Amino acid sequence: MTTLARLDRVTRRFGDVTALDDVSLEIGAGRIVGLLGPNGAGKTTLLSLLQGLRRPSSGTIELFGGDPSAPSTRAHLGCTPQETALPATLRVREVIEFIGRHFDQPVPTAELAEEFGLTALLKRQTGALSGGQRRRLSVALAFVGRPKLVLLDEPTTGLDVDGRRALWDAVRRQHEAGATVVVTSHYLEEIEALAQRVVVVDRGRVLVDDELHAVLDQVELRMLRLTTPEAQAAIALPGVVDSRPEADGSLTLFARDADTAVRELVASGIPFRGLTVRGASLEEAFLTLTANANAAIAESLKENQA
Ligand SMILES: Nc1ncnc2c1ncn2[C@@H]1O[C@H](COP(=O)(O)OP(=O)(O)OP(=O)(O)O)[C@@H](O)[C@H]1O
Repeated sequence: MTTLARLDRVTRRFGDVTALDDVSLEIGAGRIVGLLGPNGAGKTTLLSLLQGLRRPSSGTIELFGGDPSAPSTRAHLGCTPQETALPATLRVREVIEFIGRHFDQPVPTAELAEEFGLTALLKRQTGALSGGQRRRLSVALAFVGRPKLVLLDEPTTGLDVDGRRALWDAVRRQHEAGATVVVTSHYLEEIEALAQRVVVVDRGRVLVDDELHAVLDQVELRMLRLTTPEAQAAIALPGVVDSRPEADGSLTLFARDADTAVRELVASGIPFRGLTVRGASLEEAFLTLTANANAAIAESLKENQA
């Protein structure tokens, strides 16, 4: 597989803040890579380095085998930033054509509009578009120049369910037609819908880098909710990987194997009532694992410093 972009031991600092901390990553042609992480994880910084908008404090970055800040390299890159300021008085058609003129072989406007559900809006001024329509246009613009690699920074933030699905469908069609995409998101659901490979970033570090199915296997947790006067003993049971006190005084335990956890609970003799078991949403499971991974990192840092 051809490598389109490569980060090798990249660190980026902003004053005292380390936004990216020793990150190595390769983006292979033809994939959709999901960059998943909470606010401030370093996702946007990573994209800005790939775009050549910023330089790493240390480490190296290659884009299409060259320097990301060279204009000839960037001509093959398409981007949708988190917020796009579209000129409010220009019509959708005019904006698409304006951006298209920067490229040798732009996608014809009608074709692009059809792909992103913008055909009926071509004559509309961008200032009169809804949030979802504006976002669809912003993402469509990343594809105008037939880029080798597309970077989408939280493409569906603020969209309703239908808007989100329409955009995902459009991105998937572009991918089927050969596009390589890096998409950032806070939402595992979004990454699950789009990506084949998932890179989980938190506090500037890559916590997980694997195929989607492998990550989903890792985060498949069950939740046992119960009320008990012996919460600490319940939390310490074998197989319980995390816990959360609930507002109503009950306790939620996270476990990979609910059957074993229930057997352990009963065998322990810990008094409990109102037991319910359900699957953790991927979001909940992901947060649990991220927190655990961070605790492990903090622990190993402490050990290294000792
Ligand atoms: N120009 C800057 N000056 C100072 N600090 C910055 C700058 N850009 C980013 N940071 C800091 O670097 C860290 C990573 O920020 P970044 O925007 O890359 O995160 P993110 O994962 O994209 O977050 P979000 O999901 O909220 O967009 C944060 O602590 C942020 O405050």
